Amino acid sequence: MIDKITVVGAGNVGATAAQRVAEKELAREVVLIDIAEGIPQGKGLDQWESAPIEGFDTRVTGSNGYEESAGSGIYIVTAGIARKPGMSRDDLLTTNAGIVRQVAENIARVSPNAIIIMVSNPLDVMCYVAMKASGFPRERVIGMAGVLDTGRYRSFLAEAIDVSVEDIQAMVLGGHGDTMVPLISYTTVSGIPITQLIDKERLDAIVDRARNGGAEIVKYLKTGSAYYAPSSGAVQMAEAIVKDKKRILPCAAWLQGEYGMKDLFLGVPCKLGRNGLEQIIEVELTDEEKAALRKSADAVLEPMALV
Ligand SMILES: NC(=O)c1ccc[n+]([C@@H]2O[C@H](COP(=O)([O-])OP(=O)(O)OC[C@H]3O[C@@H](n4cnc5c(N)ncnc54)[C@H](O)[C@@H]3O)[C@@H](O)[C@H]2O)c1
Ligand SMILES: O=C(O)C[C@H](O)C(=O)O
Repeated sequence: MIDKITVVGAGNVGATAAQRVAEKELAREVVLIDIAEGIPQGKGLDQWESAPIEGFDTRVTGSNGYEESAGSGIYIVTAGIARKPGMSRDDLLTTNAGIVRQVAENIARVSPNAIIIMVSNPLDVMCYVAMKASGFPRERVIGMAGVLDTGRYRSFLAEAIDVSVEDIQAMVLGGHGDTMVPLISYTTVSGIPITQLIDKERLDAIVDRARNGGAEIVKYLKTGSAYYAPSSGAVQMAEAIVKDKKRILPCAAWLQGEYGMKDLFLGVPCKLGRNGLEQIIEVELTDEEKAALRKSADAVLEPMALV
């Protein structure tokens, strides 16, 4: 347990993440920050009132300012607008870049040693905006998307072959967009290559569904996007850091030569521990996977040039 974790943005993803952090007792205190007056205070108080029933001692509070969050070890940043049907994540770029820039400056001001877990979309570019605005090193700005994309891929596979989700090991790399790269060569069920358990046609359909998993939820919800699985993804990353677990998770990291690429955030296998991003693991890729990762990088670089 650490002293304080702050969640910026008390909307769907942020409020759910705060509740999950509290229920897991990852910090003594959780601070929810939002610009909407009364919302973080009301949601924070409501969550704290669930503490005696759920049995956690993490104190949850809400605020419209950053002072109360000073000294937080981790900030989960979910501030910004979410897409609606017919929109792409990149349509959120200009609005969310302005929001994330201001959020990151405030974080750096009150908690210069914090680790930022970015969630706001378009994810890979928002990580870049946060790193620039905070001045933090790459070890302390990490994006959540790969855990979610992999969670979708794993859940669809578990359903298709009727096994426990816990026994599916997989990794989805690349940018958080339609060009994400599920690594079939590293997908196993308790060590058994996935290709031995499902035919190519069904596997291709699952890969495609995982790639479009965000849009599938938007189509159902209509007024916004997914938040239960996204908040789980962000909190799994926070837990790996708080407990210094050295977990290997697919996260957006600032590449400096890894995978032959430089100066962009992209989803790659990352070791997370108390220092944040502790290592980027470079796995061998097939020529097809390399080409797909390159294409995914191009899809990140294009909007990145606009901020
Ligand atoms: N990386 C991922 O995999 C992933 C998954 C789900 C959602 N998202 C993204 O996360 C973001 C939030 O999604 P949501 O569903 O929670 O949206 P939401 O609309 O429910 O909540 C967003 C909150 O941000 C707040 N906000 C706006 N400007 C702010 C500012 N300057 N400072 C503090 N708070 C501010 C709003 O008041 C609102 O409460 C979106 O950009 C969405 O696309 C990313
Ligand atoms: O799809 C979205 O806009 C939200 C998020 O990125 C997701 O994948 O659920």
